[in-house]
Amino acid sequence: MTLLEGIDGPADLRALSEQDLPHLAADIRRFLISEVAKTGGHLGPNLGVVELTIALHRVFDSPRDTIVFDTGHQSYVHKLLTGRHDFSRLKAKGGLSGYPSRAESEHDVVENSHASTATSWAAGIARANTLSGRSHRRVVAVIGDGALTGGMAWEALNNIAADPGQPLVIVVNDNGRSYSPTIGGLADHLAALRTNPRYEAALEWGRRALRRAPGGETLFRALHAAKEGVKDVLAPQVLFADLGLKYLGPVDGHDLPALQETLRLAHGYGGPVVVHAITAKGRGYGPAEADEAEQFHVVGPIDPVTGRSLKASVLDWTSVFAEEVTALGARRRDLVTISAAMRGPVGLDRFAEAFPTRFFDVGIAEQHAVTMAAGMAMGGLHPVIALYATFLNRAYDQVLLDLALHRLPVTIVLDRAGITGSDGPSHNGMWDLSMLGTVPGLRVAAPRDAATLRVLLGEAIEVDDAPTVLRYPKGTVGADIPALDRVDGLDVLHRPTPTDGEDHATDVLLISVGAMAAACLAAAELLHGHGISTTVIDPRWVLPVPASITALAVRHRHVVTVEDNSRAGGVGQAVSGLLREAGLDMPLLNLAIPRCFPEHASRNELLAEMGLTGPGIARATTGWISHHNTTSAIGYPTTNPMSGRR
Ligand SMILES: Cc1ncc(C[n+]2csc(CCOP(=O)(O)OP(=O)(O)O)c2C)c(N)n1
Ligand SMILES: CC(=O)[C@@H](O)[C@H](O)COP(=O)(O)O
Ligand SMILES: [Mg+2]
Repeated sequence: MTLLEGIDGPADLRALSEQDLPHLAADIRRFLISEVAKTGGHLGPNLGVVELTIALHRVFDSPRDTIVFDTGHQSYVHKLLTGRHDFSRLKAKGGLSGYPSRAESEHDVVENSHASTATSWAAGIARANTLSGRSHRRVVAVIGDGALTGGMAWEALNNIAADPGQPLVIVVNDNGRSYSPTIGGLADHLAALRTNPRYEAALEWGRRALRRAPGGETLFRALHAAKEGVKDVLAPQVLFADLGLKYLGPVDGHDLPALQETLRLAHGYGGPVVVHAITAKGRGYGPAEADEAEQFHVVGPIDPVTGRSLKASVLDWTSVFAEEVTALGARRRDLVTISAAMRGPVGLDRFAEAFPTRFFDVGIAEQHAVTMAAGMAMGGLHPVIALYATFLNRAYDQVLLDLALHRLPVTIVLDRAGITGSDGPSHNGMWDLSMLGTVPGLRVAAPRDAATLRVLLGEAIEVDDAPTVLRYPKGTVGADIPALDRVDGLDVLHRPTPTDGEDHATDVLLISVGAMAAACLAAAELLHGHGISTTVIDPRWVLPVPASITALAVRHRHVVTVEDNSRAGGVGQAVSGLLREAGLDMPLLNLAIPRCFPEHASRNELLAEMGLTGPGIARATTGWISHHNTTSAIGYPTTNPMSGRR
C-alpha cells in the first residue's frame, strides 16, 4: 500500500512523520500523472501544488478551518488528501468534478472555476466566523499569480486590509504563469524577484532561519528582520505591506518544512497575512516542465511517458478563428486583438506572433479588456476581444455602457459558447445570448460551420458604428453546411420536398441558432419520416432577431427555435416577442437549455439529455404538435394565410 492509499482524510495526513512527507508527495505526483493522463485535466497546476496542499492540510484543520482554492482547478491534491481517490471518471458524468464540489466533500466549501474570487469568499467567511463567535476558526484563500491579476482579488485585499483584527490567511501560489507566463506590472515585479540571483540566496537564508528559530514569535521577528534587510530583493512585501497586510515569504513552495513553518506562523497571526509561496507549474513531470507554452495547464488524454496527446487532431472552431483573424490582421492594420490571459486557448497565438504590437494580454481582467477595447475603438482601432463565453458574464456592464452606449466598433468573439460540459456548471457558455439580447444596438452572430465563421467574422469587423459579437461552441467543427438559398438575410438550409406540397403551408419553421444547424437538419429528416414538412433556416445574425422571420413564419403552421443558450431570454424568446408584436398568434416551441446549472458530463451527453440533438428535436416537435392539435381549440393558427392543408 502506498502512503497515499492510506490517506482517507487530513487526520491521516497529520499522523504521518515529517520523513514520510516527501514519499507521500512522490506518490501523489505518480498518481496525478497516471490518472490525469487517462482522463485529461489540469495536470500542470496540480503538480505544482503538491507540497503546498500537504502543508496546508497539516497546519490547518479542514473542515473546521476553511480552505478556498481560487478558480479551483488546482484542487486535485486537496481532493486526494480529503479521501477522494477515484479519479477514473474525472470530469466525466458521475465522476469527480474537476473543481471543488460541495456534493463531493465537506472539505469543499466553495464551488468555483471563475478566477479571482477566493479573497472575497475568504473575507466573507472570516467575518461570518467572527460575528458568530467562531473566530478560532481559520480561513485560507489560496490564489495564483494569474488570478491575482483579476481586479476582484484586489477589491477584496483592499477591503481585508481595512480589518486588521480579522484573522485571514492569503497564500499566493506564485508559479509565474497563468496559462502562459503571467503578464503585467505585478507579474514583472514577481518575475524580477524570481530571476534575481540574490533570490536563491535569500530563500536559503529563509530556510535556515526558519529551521534555527526556536519558536513562532522569534521566527516571526527573524523574518521581519530579514525582510527589512533585503527589502530591495524581496520587494513584493512592499506591495502587500503598503496595503496594510502582513507579508511572510517568499517561501519555497516545494520545501515542506519551510512551508509548514511559515503557514504555522500565519495561522498564529491574529490578522490578515499574505504567505508568498514560489512554486513551479508541472513540477516533477518532464514533459510538463518542458512545455514552454503552457506547462500542461490543461491536457486531454496523454501518453504518461511522453506526455504526447492521444487525441486525433481535428479541425476545431478555435483553429478556424485563429486562421481567419490572422488573415484579417494582415489586411486591416487597424485590427488589434485582446485576450484575458488565454491567448492560446482562444486562438490568438498566431495573431500575436504575426502582429506582436497589435496583440494585448490584459491578464484575467475581462472587464478591463472590454473597456480598454472601447478606448481603443474610440481612438480609431477595431479591437477583437476573444474570450470564453462564460467569462463574458464578468463584463456585462462594460459591454452595455462602455461599448454599446458609445456605439463603438468592437468585436467580441465568444469561444466555448453553449454547453461545454466537462468543466461543470460554471463553465457552460449558456447565458451570453440572454445577456446580450438586452444590449441596445449590439448585434450577435452565430456561425453554423467553419465557412460561416470566416464570413461572419469578416462582416463583424466591417461594422463601424456598433459592437458585434460572434459565438461558437467548444470542440470539433463539423462539415460545412451550404445554404440552399438566402431569403431576406436568412439562410435557408432545408425545404420540404415537393411531395410535401410546396404550394401549401409547411408544418414547421425550424429556426436554428449557430452550431445547432446539423441537429436541426437531422431533425428535419426525421420529421419528414413522420409526415411533418419542415423548413430549416439559419438567421446567422441571431440578435436582434431579424424582422424578416415574420414573413417566413406566416407560411408555416408552427415555429420551433433551437439554441444552445438558456431558454430564459434566448433567441427563442426574442422570436416569440417578434411574432407577438407582429400580431401573429402562432404556436411556438423554444428548444434550449433549461434554466438550471447542468452537472459535469460531456457536451454530447448533456445536449442529448436536453433534447438538443436531431432525434431530441424531432421527438419534442412531434410530441408538441400532437399535443397542440389535441388541446388547441383553434387548431392551426387562423392568421396563417396558407393554412387549410389539414
Ligand atoms: C474570470 C476567469 N477568466 C479566465 C479564466 C481561465 N483561467 C483558468 S485558470 C487560468 C490561469 C490561472 O493562473 P493562476 O491563478 O496563476 O493559477 P495556476 O494555474 O498558475 O496555478 C485562467 C486564465 C478563469 N478561470 N476565470
Ligand atoms: C480553469 C479554467 O477556466 C480553464 O482552464 C478551463 O478549464 C479550460 O477549459 P478548456 O479545456 O475548454 O480549454
Ligand atoms: Mg500561476
